[in-house]
Amino acid sequence: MEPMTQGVPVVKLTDVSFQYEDKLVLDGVEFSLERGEFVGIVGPNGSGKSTLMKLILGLLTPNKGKVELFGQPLSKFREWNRIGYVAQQVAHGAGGFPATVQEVVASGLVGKVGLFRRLNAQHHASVRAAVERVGLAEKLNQRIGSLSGGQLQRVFIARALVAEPELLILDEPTVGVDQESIEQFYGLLRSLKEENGLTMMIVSHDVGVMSQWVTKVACVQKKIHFHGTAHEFEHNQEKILQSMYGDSVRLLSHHH
Ligand SMILES: Nc1ncnc2c1ncn2[C@@H]1O[C@H](COP(=O)(O)OP(=O)(O)OP(=O)(O)O)[C@@H](O)[C@H]1O
Repeated sequence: MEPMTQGVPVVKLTDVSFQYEDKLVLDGVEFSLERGEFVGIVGPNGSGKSTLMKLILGLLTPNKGKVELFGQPLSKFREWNRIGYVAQQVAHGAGGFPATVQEVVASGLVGKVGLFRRLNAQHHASVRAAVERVGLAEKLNQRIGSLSGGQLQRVFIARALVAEPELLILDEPTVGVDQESIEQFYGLLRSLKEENGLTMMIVSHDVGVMSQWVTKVACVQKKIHFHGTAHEFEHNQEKILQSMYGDSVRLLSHHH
């Protein structure tokens, strides 16, 4: 870690607003993520969670305000290999794609290696290391179609890890994954944070499980309604959720 970058937030949003055509989705969002934090993003359906992620990933540009990554304004930021992204698709049909674990994980190196260049021995070693890191060493040459939802999820984590990112962003990664695998999955994320020093951001509807594993929670609904430690969140959960979800809060606890 360079001493110069210590203390600079990994992600910082200042007064960020975003609208799709005439629909204002985020309004004056203030948010920062410090190195080594693991933040869970929660909020009702359509509250702007994915939009927030897309702004951070540079896929959308704010109408107002400033997004900074590793201390650099988004417009100047080019070091996308410092950010790994695991999208939502996973458990739904991705397993039908005729590729092996090794091939899928190697595709995470495209940004570094280029689309048509061959992987060298070092690249192959990185792929094997990432697959081992997620506990799937013996599945290296298996087709992803033969894996369970939980295993497939770990393949996508390995694909994000292979380029050695510092920030890992996960959008609803546990949809369609069974309860036992979800626990293993969060256990893996925690060890990535503690052993590899990764900074992480996760969007999940499963507030109950997620809040047990993250260090911070941010509640989004147009604005950031709450941003604090997981401990503070657990203690004030009912009040916070009630203010965001209103009467649908009871439905939320049954949402899977
Ligand atoms: N491309 C788009 N064009 C127009 N409106 C959009 C677009 N994408 C999202 N929206 C709207 O913006 C709002 C916020 O969407 P967003 O996907 O950020 O919410 P979310 O919190 O991630 O929702 P969910 O929990 O349902 O995934 C929603 O009302 C959605 O319908």
